[in-house]
Amino acid sequence: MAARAGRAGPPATIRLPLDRALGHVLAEALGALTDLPSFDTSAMDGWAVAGPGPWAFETGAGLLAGRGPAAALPDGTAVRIATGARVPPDTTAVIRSEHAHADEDKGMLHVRRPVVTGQDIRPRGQECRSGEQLVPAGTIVTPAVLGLAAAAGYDALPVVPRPRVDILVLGDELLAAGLPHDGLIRDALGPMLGPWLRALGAEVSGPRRLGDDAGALQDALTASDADLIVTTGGTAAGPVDHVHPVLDALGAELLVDGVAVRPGHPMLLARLRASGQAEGQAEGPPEGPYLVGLPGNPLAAVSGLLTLAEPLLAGIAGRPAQDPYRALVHADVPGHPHDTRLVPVVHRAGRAGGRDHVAPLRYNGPAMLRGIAAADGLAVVEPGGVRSGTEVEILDLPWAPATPWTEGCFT
Ligand SMILES: Nc1nc2c(c(=O)[nH]1)N[C@H]1C(S)=C(S)[C@@H](COP(=O)(O)OP(=O)(O)OC[C@H]3O[C@@H](n4cnc5c(N)ncnc54)[C@H](O)[C@@H]3O)O[C@H]1N2
Ligand code: MOO
Repeated sequence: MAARAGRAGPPATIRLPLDRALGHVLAEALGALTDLPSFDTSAMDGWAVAGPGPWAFETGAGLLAGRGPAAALPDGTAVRIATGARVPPDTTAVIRSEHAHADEDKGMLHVRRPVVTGQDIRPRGQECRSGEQLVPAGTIVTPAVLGLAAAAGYDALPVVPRPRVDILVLGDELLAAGLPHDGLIRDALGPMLGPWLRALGAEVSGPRRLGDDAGALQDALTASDADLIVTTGGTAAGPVDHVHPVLDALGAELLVDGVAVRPGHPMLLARLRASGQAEGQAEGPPEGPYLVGLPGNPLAAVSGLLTLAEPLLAGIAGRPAQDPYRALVHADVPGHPHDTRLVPVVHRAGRAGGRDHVAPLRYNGPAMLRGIAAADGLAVVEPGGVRSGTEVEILDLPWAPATPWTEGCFT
């Protein structure tokens, strides 16, 4: 549902210079703007030769990378050549310097092994022809894609703009610094959500801490021009849980109002009215920012982040949906009677012929972050639980796995 909502509008396209395009999604396929290589190139330092040897050469003369075209090589002659230099017309092979003997006195080049026509020449167009598709639309621009694009002649890339996300942290009990005291606790979600959403490709503003103030929340939602607003806390029905009443007052459409998952069951997805679409003034469904309401319990918030915010952002940014993958779980994992559980797990390589698997981590309560901080992903545990040796679906975390310090966290 979240992925479909994100894909509902046509993705916009902007052109960004290479040094600003990293992490964006390609809005169009990249076709080569040139043949690669764009000329017949020497693959080695050595000699360009024409015809069978031995070959006559001129002492001192040589071809270097970065120079213009050389004159054609007459049959029976050789010229020194550097790796990356243009191979002169009529060259039949390149001989590596260590495989040749140059008799400088006589100006003759001899070879110590058979020469195969075309050896150590990278022919023009070996990697691609001009116009050939190199990278499909929807690809994430990685450092390697940037390198390929530069090699193929690009100065700028057509990309989907990063989705813009505003983060609003709700709760009067939250401290931005220092130790917990007098019933006040540290805000664990503000510091976590910005970097996490950036790792998902978003441009993030905030977090803004609004306390438990319905008016401030309503003002912030009305003023936002983001693609997505992420709120934390206030999703339940407690005395100061303002998210539902404020969404109602703003005429927002609730697309997801609670999910049968633990932790995280009060998570919600809504769409606000656009600024020119105040309630009653315009017909039709809301067209303003999306809102993902994350529950206040920190691991419950992670659950909503992975299952609502991540697919929604992927849809807005034009990223293809991740293929779900499954892994064997080592250990019985208890389930909730009727809801799905998300449980932090780490990947483990199979030892002594055993298969690779995941192991569940302790400290997986809704208010705890100790398990997820050590985890590689969240295992999706069906209602009723799973037995050791069962395959479970894994929701990945958007950073590199494998930390050596999970000891003590295993169940
Ligand atoms: N009567 C019921 N009460 C609750 C239910 C329920 O089904 N019936 N569900 C519980 C579950 S599960 C969750 S999760 C929470 C969700 O509540 P809210 O989204 O309204 O969150 P808050 O009440 O504001 O906070 C819950 C909890 O999390 C702490 N918190 C909040 N924000 C942060 C933060 N930024 N960093 C760290 N900790 C945070 C807050 O202090 C509370 O302890 O509702 C249950 N109640
Ligand atoms: O499901 Mo709550 O969302 O347990 O923490």
